[in-house]
Amino acid sequence: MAKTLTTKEMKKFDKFTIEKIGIPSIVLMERASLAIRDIVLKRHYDLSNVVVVAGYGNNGGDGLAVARLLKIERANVTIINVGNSKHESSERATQRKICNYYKIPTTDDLSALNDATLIVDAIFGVGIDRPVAGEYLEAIQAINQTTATTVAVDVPSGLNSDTGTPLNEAVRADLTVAIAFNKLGFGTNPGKEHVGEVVVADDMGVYYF
Ligand SMILES: NC(=O)C1=CN([C@@H]2O[C@H](COP(=O)(O)OP(=O)(O)OC[C@H]3O[C@@H](n4cnc5c(N)ncnc54)[C@H](O)[C@@H]3O)[C@@H](O)[C@H]2O)[C@@H](O)CC1
Ligand SMILES: [K+]
Repeated sequence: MAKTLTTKEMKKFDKFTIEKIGIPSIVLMERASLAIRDIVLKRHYDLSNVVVVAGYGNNGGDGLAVARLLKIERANVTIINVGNSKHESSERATQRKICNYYKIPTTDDLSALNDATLIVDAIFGVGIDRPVAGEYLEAIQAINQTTATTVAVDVPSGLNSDTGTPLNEAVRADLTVAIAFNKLGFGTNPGKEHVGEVVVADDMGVYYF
């Protein structure tokens, strides 16, 4: 059975895996994204209009890698960027360059969500540390207003993964693919209402301490 961790433990674990074991962050990102792709394909979701909503951290990097992997599977994919590009993580920048090569359309217009058949929520993962506001809040609200199936990458954006409490507002996902470990807050109320079904992608080639 998958282990359940707090955010602090998760961050410590990621640091250990990257710095001590030496598995590069971008490799972990690829493995996480391959796992998400496989889960999405297995579910036979309608991939005629996949919209990946991506922040500028590594959760967004996961989202961009999923966008590319689904595009390779001949899905129609659009990326909506949310946030400040000046804060882009280096792994996310790598994924952006690859997505450009694959000519995946990119926008910051939330109306691209209107006809989505599947939404991949990759705005925030375990890095969220304060209440959501402004364009982040608008994006989360826009996702929740659609009827499209929503798959959250690692954590429904806006959710405190330790307590399961929304930091102002959080995505209500149909499926959450928790990366490497389950999160403590996913079993709480109201956490359960936000995560939907939880699948743990734990075949990450990482070390269990
Ligand atoms: N190498 C790694 O560490 C791995 C990370 N992974 C992914 O990376 C995620 C964590 O990535 P990050 O640590 O980059 O963090 P996130 O991508 O969750 O968040 C990005 C940044 O947003 C900022 N932020 C926090 N709350 C905010 C708010 N309310 N409004 C505006 N900005 C806010 C913070 O500076 C935070 O670092 C995981 O959830 C997972 O999806 C996976 O790719 C596996 C490997
Ligand atoms: K997310």
